[in-house]
Amino acid sequence: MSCPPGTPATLALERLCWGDGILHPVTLRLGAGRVLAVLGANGAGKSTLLRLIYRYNHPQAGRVLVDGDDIHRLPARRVAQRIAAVLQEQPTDLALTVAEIVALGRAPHRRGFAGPSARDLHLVDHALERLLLQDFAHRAFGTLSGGERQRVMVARALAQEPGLIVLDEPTNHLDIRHQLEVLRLVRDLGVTVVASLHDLNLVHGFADDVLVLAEGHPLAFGPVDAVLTPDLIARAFGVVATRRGTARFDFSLPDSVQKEHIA
Ligand SMILES: Nc1ncnc2c1ncn2[C@@H]1O[C@H](COP(=O)(O)OP(=O)(O)OP(=O)(O)O)[C@@H](O)[C@H]1O
Repeated sequence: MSCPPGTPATLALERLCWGDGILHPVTLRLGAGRVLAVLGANGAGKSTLLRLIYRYNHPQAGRVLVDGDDIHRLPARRVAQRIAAVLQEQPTDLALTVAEIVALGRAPHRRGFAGPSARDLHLVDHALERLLLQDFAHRAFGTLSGGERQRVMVARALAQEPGLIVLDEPTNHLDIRHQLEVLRLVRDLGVTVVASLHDLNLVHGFADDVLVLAEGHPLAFGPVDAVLTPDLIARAFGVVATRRGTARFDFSLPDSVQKEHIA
């Protein structure tokens, strides 16, 4: 795990399980730079799986290998240098500014009690800029809207320079424009990504691969088009899926998106 910061990581899950039948063994391999969407109905086990990958929970059995190393046997700091997590719920009572939250992403890379380096400051500014948050830099985090807070947490993950970024429902709270923006940004980072998503229509154009869970069991894993069939969707979600309905819209960003229009 001694790769330069930001180098895309490989991920392997080996018969990974948790809880008393909450997550049944999951085995998969994800190449460096691949984007994986984790799908499934409410309670299917998506967040449970992600918590094991970003080392919040310890597996009941099985292993999570990042760059070939079992992350549950490594020091937390080394793992934090390679894996960033963007979670569904963010605390709103933090008495920190947006810039201070984003700067927390640099903590795993700092030595001892040293203050931020010029590079740390540059990376924080860069992350604020990428998420169009410059105007919010000195605002208290708790005063932001849900969508603005979500973008701050993505900026913090970006400043962390991870090789693997894990996102639990990253489009939660975001309007359609910001959903597309955040997914495109995450995809364009060039690192390995694991993200749980609820909107199946957002998977195309974002993910390379999907893992579908149902009641804690892995139903299917593989490239998006091969896996996301109407039959599979019916089994995972209990709905009838048709490829196109008359009431369906396809959304994409205009070619000429100007950054100043996004914030
Ligand atoms: N610590 C825990 N103790 C007991 N049960 C748990 C625990 N954590 C999760 N569960 C249960 O495991 C199941 C899977 O939960 P999980 O949060 O992983 O689902 P999810 O797919 O992320 O759901 P959602 O889409 O609703 O967020 C649920 O039935 C949940 O109640």
